[in-house]
Amino acid sequence: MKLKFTKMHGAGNDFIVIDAINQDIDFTPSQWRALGDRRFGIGADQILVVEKPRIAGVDFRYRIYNADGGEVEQCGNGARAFVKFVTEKGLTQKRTIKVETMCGVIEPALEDDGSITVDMGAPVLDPPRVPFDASNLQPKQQGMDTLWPVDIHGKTVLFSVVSMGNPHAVQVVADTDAAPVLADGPVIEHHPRFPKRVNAGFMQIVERHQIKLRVYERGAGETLACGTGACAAAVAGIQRGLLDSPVKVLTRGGELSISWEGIGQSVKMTGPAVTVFEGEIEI
Ligand SMILES: N[C@H](CCC[C@H](N)C(=O)O)C(=O)O
Repeated sequence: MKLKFTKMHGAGNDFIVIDAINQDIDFTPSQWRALGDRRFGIGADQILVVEKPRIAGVDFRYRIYNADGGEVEQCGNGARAFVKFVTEKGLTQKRTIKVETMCGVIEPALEDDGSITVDMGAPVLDPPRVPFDASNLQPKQQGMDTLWPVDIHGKTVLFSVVSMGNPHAVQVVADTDAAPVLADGPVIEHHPRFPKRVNAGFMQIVERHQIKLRVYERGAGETLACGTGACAAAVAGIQRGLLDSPVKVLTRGGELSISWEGIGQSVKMTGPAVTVFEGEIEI
């Protein structure tokens, strides 16, 4: 079949976006992996599939597949690319869109300056719901946060564990450029205490309203930016008493702005979304 797609990115986190409303899409994980392959396929960190809504009062459903072919709960940068895609394609005239994801309904909105703000919902900090196996660990407290000591490559790393619908393990480092992201990232991603694997965030505190962040993503490796990772890092830093909202998150691919007013409140993320090219392939 001929597959039409749009190549996009949000702060360098890149996507293949597919209209599954006007195309009949039913691929296997290995087919998603093939599309995401940077040598033999189109290449992307994630594949976003736009579908008709399944529930009343919602405008769309969007499904997210990592480069490894696995379907996941949430993608922050992807939510912004999704909004740009459906408005550019004329699939909606709305500027605030209700979209169902695997972990619930979110409401991204297209701003007048072309940036996109997404209400990402409230973070979940309860370890079993991240999910994180905290059994037999002696946690430490920092501010309002609970830090979990986990052995990584023979050193004890103190993690904040946060779910934004998808799981995140956030640590504070002195210098993101020198952080062992590629060495430790895979070990953290696959650590047995994270039964659904995890996205590994490495956060450097620049000042109380600014961080630098690198994320080794579950199912994709290090990406130039991770939207849910930026949300999780900002929440962890605020909980630890190191940051104040709003937080400017400097990623290798661009800048995101995160605001959060505390437990039970939604995390709001604002950032760019860019269309790179339209394509069509035989699959
Ligand atoms: N790798 C993530 C999904 C994509 C998240 C990221 N690209 C974002 O912008 O939030 C996971 O497996 O949970």
